[in-house]
Amino acid sequence: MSGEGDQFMPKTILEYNTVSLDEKNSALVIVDQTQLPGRIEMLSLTEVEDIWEAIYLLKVRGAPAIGVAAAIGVYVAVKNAEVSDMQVFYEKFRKAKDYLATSRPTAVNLFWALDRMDSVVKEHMDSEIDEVKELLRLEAVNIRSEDIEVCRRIGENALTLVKPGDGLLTHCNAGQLATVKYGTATAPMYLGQEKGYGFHIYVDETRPLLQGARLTAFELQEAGLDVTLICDNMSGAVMKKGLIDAVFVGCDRVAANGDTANKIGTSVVAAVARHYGVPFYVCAPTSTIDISLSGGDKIPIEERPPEEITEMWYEKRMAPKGVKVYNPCFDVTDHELITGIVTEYGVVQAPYEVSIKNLVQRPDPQGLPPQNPLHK
Ligand SMILES: CSC[C@@H](O)[C@@H](O)C(=O)COP(=O)(O)O
Repeated sequence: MSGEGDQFMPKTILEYNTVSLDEKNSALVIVDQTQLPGRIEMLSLTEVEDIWEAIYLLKVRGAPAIGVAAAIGVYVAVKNAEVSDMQVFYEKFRKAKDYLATSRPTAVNLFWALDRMDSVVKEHMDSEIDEVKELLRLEAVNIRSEDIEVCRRIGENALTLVKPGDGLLTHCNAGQLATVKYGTATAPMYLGQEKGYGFHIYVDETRPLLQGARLTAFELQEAGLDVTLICDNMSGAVMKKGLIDAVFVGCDRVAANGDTANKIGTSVVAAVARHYGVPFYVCAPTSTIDISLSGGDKIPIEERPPEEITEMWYEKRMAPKGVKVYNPCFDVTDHELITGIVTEYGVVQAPYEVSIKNLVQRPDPQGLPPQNPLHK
């Protein structure tokens, strides 16, 4: 029964937009993920430097959300540019685009989204500047709304790989907070919930920035799913006990041979899953596939500040002063360890050189987003 008091019910994190465009104020609006789960704070960003910093500091993060933020961000950066010459407008656009492209190196969605925005300007160099600004707004909004459909389809395809009551494990956050809605690795969990599948979900905490503990455990719990948080070094134990029927993870870049970059620690989970005979699935929008790279050794891996390991999350510095620190943010899972790659078009399997090539070069009968411009 609804009553007057309902309007004061606090919203769950899933009712906030991870990343969106405030058209009235020409601002990129994000949930500040560095504050979660303690505080839900929305940020409204209009300056390109602030948008760059929000991506770099992981206030908005996760490959698809980074792409959407960059698309909206580059639109916001030029929306109020007061220039009358198209060439000058394009130079301003390129400056903002190239700058945002330096915010993070691994998730190819960043470059994919910025390239889509770039194509809009390049294809309309003879048009009025106001018209091009409007086309940029439409493209940014499309990139955002396509992500919802893509994630839903990934969820539907992934759901065919599991059964009601299964135990599922995930690493990092490839959830709604990493996308616009549903997430990628979490999409089968949310869609399974709609169908009453009763999954038992195990979430790795995901050191050093704890995206699993702070974000995935938070959003799945808020959604009412059965979620159990474990430390990163416990995935072997839960698999050995037979608690895990499938692993679903997201990705930041998939090379032509199926090697996949995702959050640091993913490759360890994949190796353990292989040892225990648990299927390991990568959930990948085709915007995350980069067939210009032959293998995972070519994927640029971000390294982040040592303080994320030595000091963050501790009241006092935990590690000895002066100790050498290596802090790669992602690792590459060899394609041999991947049971299947779940895309919006279906699940592809080894040999990945062939199945991925066929996937990205297919005609596009389902009316889904244009293919990644990197797929030439
Ligand atoms: C659908 S999100 C896929 C990946 O981007 C995700 O698993 C991940 O590794 C995110 O890393 P992050 O450093 O938090 O941006």
